[in-house]
Amino acid sequence: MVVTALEKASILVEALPYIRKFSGQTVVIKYGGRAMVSEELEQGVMADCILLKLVGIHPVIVHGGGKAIDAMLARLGKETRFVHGQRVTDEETMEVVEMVLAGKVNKEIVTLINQLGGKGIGICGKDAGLITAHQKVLPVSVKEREDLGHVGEVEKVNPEIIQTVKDEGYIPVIAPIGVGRDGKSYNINADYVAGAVAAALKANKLVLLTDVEGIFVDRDDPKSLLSVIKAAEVPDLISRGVIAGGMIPKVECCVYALKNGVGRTHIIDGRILHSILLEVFTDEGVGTMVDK
Ligand SMILES: Nc1ncnc2c1ncn2[C@@H]1O[C@H](COP(=O)(O)OP(=O)(O)O)[C@@H](O)[C@H]1O
Ligand SMILES: CC(=O)N[C@@H](CCC(=O)OP(=O)(O)O)C(=O)O
Repeated sequence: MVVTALEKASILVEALPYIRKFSGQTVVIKYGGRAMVSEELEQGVMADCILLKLVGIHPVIVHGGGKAIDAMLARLGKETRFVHGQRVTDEETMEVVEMVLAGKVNKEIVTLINQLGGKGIGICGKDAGLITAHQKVLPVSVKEREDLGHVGEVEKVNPEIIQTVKDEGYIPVIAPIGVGRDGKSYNINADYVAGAVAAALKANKLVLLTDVEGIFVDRDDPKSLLSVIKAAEVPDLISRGVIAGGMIPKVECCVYALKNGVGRTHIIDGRILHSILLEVFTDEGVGTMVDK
């Protein structure tokens, strides 16, 4: 596809009202899982965040890294399994999760932002008491609950550190590790952390990147993509099995964010290069918007 100079100019002009509208506002971006598939896409996401920052919009990145954890556990010869979509996290697994998320993945993202000319700063939920957590309560037996170990649930987000760094021109990059009142580390699904951080910041937008175009009524029918769903429709869509698996925490975190002061929430395709810019700066938007 050849884009003419005039087309390029009209694309920029289309972005103008959005730049005006969103300038000074905060956008929380969940970057993770299956959207972390290639270097090119990763660079695209970080370049989009830097561009947002340069036009006065404050991106806050919450990242996952389930695949990187899987790879490290496999290298160490340690088996891993999931219960209700949560990684069973014993002491040893927690150590690996923390090293991989707060160490490797977080610092790789920060390095990339800095190489591309932005000012990334990496933090995890432990820094400045950002995320207090406790063991996640799941509908499982007492034995399974013991096994789940360090799987955490956000209790409270203290957004002070994020406010401070974002107001000073940095792009905060948050690893989904929480800390218990007793100082214990907790492994928290990154979607839930993104929802809780967006709510605590009263962000204007929450954008979750994933590996599908959005929410489909029928996953075998590409024409059944829902461009908007209402929060009130979510329980029915889950109980009918339309929304399933890894999509459940995503919509739940959108609903939580909307109930707690976030303006708009979007589930978009992280496999599309510059999908964040397309969402924020174009009339059509992309993916599925979960609305109040
Ligand atoms: N109604 C639906 N529409 C689209 N995807 C769905 C739907 N219900 C479940 N999914 C599944 O949710 C997955 C996204 O969740 P997940 O695998 O946890 O993503 P990520 O690793 O990006 O966090 C999709 O790949 C798809 O298999
Ligand atoms: C409790 C739990 O399951 N935590 C996740 C945290 C990482 C994550 O959420 O990563 P993605 O966004 O890449 O899936 C895990 O251990 O895989």
